[in-house]
Amino acid sequence: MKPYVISNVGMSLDGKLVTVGGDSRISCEEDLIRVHKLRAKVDAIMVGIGTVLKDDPRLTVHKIKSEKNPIRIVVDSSLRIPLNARVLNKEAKTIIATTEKANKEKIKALENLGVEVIVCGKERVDLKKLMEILYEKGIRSILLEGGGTLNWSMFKEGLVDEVSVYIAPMIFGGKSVSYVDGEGFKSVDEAVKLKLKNFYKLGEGIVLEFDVIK
Ligand SMILES: NC(=O)C1=CN([C@@H]2O[C@H](COP(=O)(O)OP(=O)(O)OC[C@H]3O[C@@H](n4cnc5c(N)ncnc54)[C@H](OP(=O)(O)O)[C@@H]3O)[C@@H](O)[C@H]2O)C=CC1
Ligand SMILES: Nc1nc(O)c(N)c(N[C@@H]2O[C@H](COP(=O)(O)O)[C@@H](O)[C@H]2O)n1
Repeated sequence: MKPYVISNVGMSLDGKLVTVGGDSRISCEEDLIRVHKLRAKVDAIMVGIGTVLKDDPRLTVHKIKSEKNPIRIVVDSSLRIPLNARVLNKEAKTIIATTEKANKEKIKALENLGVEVIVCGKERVDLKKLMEILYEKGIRSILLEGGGTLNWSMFKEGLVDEVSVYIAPMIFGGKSVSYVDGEGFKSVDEAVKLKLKNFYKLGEGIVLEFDVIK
């Protein structure tokens, strides 16, 4: 058994999560409120270490009033996370998923900060196993908030159930992080197939919601 996973991003019309200059301020205020309503509904929010190192996110519900903050999950094979990262603050519980190659002293240091460290995989975090462990811990729903590298692995492993994206009326161009990166599928037959279930205008952009066809 695994948690229900919703993939969310704010992207440009050309599918980018960030400009070549590293600017990821894509969502309008209305969309950020939509995202925070989603955050308030789920048990956990998950990101890759690339996103933590670039954005130093809080990953809490801070745009709307909410009784609780979801658990924060960071996927980080070699514990590159800085000990002063905002995602490690006391505003919510944090789980770091790492691998057997992680430094034992760093694991201790994180545990001393109250962070739960899950060792799961040899070289890279074993996402299928991680989902099973999270389910066993009572986590039933996860909002996957990127970036493009983690999104690829989650889609490739068949771990995403729903897609909810905001497309801003902007074109970034260039080679930067896109919604789903990784090595990509070679043929259309292999592609992840989606069923459109809802779409609506939000601010100057559009929200698209899909179920992943399994
Ligand atoms: N506009 C938007 O909505 C969003 C934008 N972003 C942007 O995306 C960028 C970050 O994206 P990106 O660089 O792709 O980084 P990710 O956040 O996707 O993190 C990827 C890293 O996670 C670690 N990892 C561990 N195990 C796995 C696994 N099984 N599969 C995949 N990754 C794994 C790897 O690092 P290691 O091997 O060291 O563990 C990998 O490099 C930032 O610029 C951020 O601003 C991010 C989220 C949303
Ligand atoms: N939905 C969405 N739209 C954008 O334009 C974004 N740049 C992001 N980024 C994600 O949100 C995280 C920041 O969260 P906090 O406000 O610090 O809680 C960031 O790290 C990305 O995961 N998302």
